[in-house]
Amino acid sequence: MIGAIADDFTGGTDVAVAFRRAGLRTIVLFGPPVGDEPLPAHDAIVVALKTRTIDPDEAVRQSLQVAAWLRAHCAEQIYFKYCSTFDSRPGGNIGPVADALADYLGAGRAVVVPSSPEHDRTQYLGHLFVGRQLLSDSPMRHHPLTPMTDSFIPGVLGAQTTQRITLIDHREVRHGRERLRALFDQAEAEGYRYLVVDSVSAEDLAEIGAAATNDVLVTGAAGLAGGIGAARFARLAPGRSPTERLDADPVGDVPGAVLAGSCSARTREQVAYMRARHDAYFLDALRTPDSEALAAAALNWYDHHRAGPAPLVYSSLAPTELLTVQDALGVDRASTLLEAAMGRIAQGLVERGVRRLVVAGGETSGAVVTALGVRSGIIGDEAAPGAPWIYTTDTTPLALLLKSGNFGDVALLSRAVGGHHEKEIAP
Ligand SMILES: Nc1ncnc2c1ncn2[C@@H]1O[C@H](COP(=O)(O)OP(=O)(O)O)[C@@H](O)[C@H]1O
Ligand SMILES: O=C(O)[C@@H](O)C(=O)COP(=O)(O)O
Repeated sequence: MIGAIADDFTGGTDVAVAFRRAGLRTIVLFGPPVGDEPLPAHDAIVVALKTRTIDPDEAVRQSLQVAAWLRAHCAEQIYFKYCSTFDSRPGGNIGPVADALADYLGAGRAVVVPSSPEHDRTQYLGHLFVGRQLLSDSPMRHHPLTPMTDSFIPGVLGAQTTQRITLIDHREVRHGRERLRALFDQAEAEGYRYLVVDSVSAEDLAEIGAAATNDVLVTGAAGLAGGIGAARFARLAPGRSPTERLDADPVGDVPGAVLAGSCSARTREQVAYMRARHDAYFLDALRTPDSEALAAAALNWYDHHRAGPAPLVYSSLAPTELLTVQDALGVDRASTLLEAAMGRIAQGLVERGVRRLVVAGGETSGAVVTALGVRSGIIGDEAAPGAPWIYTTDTTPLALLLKSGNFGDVALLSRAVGGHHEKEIAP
């Protein structure tokens, strides 16, 4: 079986659904697993952590703890999942975590594949693109916690590790899996630990996945999981095609709400769409820089001032407004207090009977899922590519949609809590 360690919660669900789509029976766990409860039959376990922006030593500690747990649960391959935009801080965690996992697993090499063409992230000659833009020209340069100002992945990773890095560029990738496997062996023999591999299509990822299928450690965004998953499925069930059956929605038509803590460009469009059609409440951290007070005011609004069902609570801001808040409160204080407020609001909403929660943003999802005490879930249908419904298995049954900041069409948030609740808007 394959064990994946994701550095945030939306990333965890993104990689879980990629394995699932490839035909692997996949379980998703939130936070480092504790105990040894029996698990349903599976071919993949994804453990979602919240390590993307924490202190590197702590990120390494948690990742190693999970790797040991996964090895004890028979994972012969470990997949380190990070963001398709390689989100990390300058002294970032991707290098230290990959180094520690490679040492622990005795891996001589690991591929590094952030490209996820399904989400319009491609890598060519080592440069990561978001759609037609270089990563460093894309809205990711304004990310509140991990502004990405360099698109050259060997360089970004090089600032985070002392291990040797080589680029395997697209002119090689298009020769396919045999050529790639030979290049991987050669690079490892020459002392390169990390092989940053270009990819611009699902076909490239299938070749890279097949070439890396026996590597004890692989690293990438969810795109590579399609390639690795397909190679594994072909071994597990030769000649069969992946089943499309996913678990049915056990929650049904229940009260829902959206919590948006992402400031990403796509989330802001989704928030604008939703604000025009649903009741919405803005969490103003500048005016109330206190998580308990912010949460109490939002829940009071929910109880007494909201007119319709399926409301939105959001803190999303455009880059200039965001900078004003961050200048006044500090980047970490602002995000910590808003994440704490979102967690508390989620608890309050569930206490009030909400059973369908849509959360926009990876860090925000981590805060909400942790506050709700959710530890495990099964994967349902995808509401948008890479954003599946998760049905909790260990708490009050909840349907959770943990949406990466940049995923989904503009109507996604509104549709996810019931498009039929939309108000008429003036033409
Ligand atoms: N108005 C705001 N001011 C300051 N920080 C904010 C604001 N709104 C959200 N944030 C913080 O920005 C971060 C967004 O990250 P995340 O939830 O991972 O979204 P994304 O998926 O877009 O990366 C969170 O830590 C969140 O608390
Ligand atoms: O790889 C991706 O793009 C996502 O799976 C992911 O990690 C998104 O992170 P957030 O944008 O912080 O939600």
